[in-house]
Amino acid sequence: MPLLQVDAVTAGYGDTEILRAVSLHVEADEVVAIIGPNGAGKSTLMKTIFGLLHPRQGTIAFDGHDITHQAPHRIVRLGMCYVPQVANVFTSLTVEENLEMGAFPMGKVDLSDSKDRVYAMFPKLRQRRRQLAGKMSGGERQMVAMGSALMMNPRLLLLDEPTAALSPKLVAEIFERIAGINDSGVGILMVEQNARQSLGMAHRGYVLANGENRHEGTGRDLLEDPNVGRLYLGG
Ligand SMILES: Nc1ncnc2c1ncn2[C@@H]1O[C@H](COP(=O)(O)OP(=O)(O)OP(=O)(O)O)[C@@H](O)[C@H]1O
Repeated sequence: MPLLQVDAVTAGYGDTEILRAVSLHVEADEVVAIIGPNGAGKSTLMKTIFGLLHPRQGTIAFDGHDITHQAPHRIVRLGMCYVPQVANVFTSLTVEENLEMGAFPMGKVDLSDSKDRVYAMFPKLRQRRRQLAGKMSGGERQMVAMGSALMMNPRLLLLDEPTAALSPKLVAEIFERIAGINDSGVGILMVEQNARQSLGMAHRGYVLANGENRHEGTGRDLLEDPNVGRLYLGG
């Protein structure tokens, strides 16, 4: 059984249907990328998986649990964390306070081991631990956001455009970090605008367009598919 199984999910806002019978899965050790044009429903899909939006039809299962109608605070406890595209750090808190907020659902427990684990993955954050997150660069903030999510020691991390608005050098660094997180045993489901690079590092990928599944395959298959290239990768 896959770690995450999304089956024929239909969801939207108010009367507006955005996702139509979308299905995907993520195995425990995988990096899976979702690409597609603006407005395709990629962020909506992430929000629906994380319980911020409830499907009208279809089912979502995580680690053997039916989470179709679960609330985010329960989903977090099952081992899934979500890093949204915007507003993903507390700008008026320090780096270390952000990490502590990431572990908030655990209650009053000793966080030193969790912090050490996150700082080992992001040594820069240890150096900057007393700095306000709001004073950090875009790439550093993204590391704070991912680090905070990792404080819960999740089995699956949902990342919504982790490389948005970053320079090419930082994009490469964030993808390296994501690969490192995956090597440590965390499954990754990410939405990405940097489609070629994300498919280049992902085990598998999905193309979502107009709220529907269009293509799926290994990262390499999608990169080599002329239809995917022409329509979704800029030729
Ligand atoms: N809170 C909301 N209320 C109503 N409609 C929304 C809401 N959020 C998003 N939408 C609409 O849902 C559609 C899909 O948006 P979504 O953000 O999921 O797409 P996306 O594929 O992530 O796009 P992008 O790549 O531009 O971030 C869009 O038409 C958008 O206007």
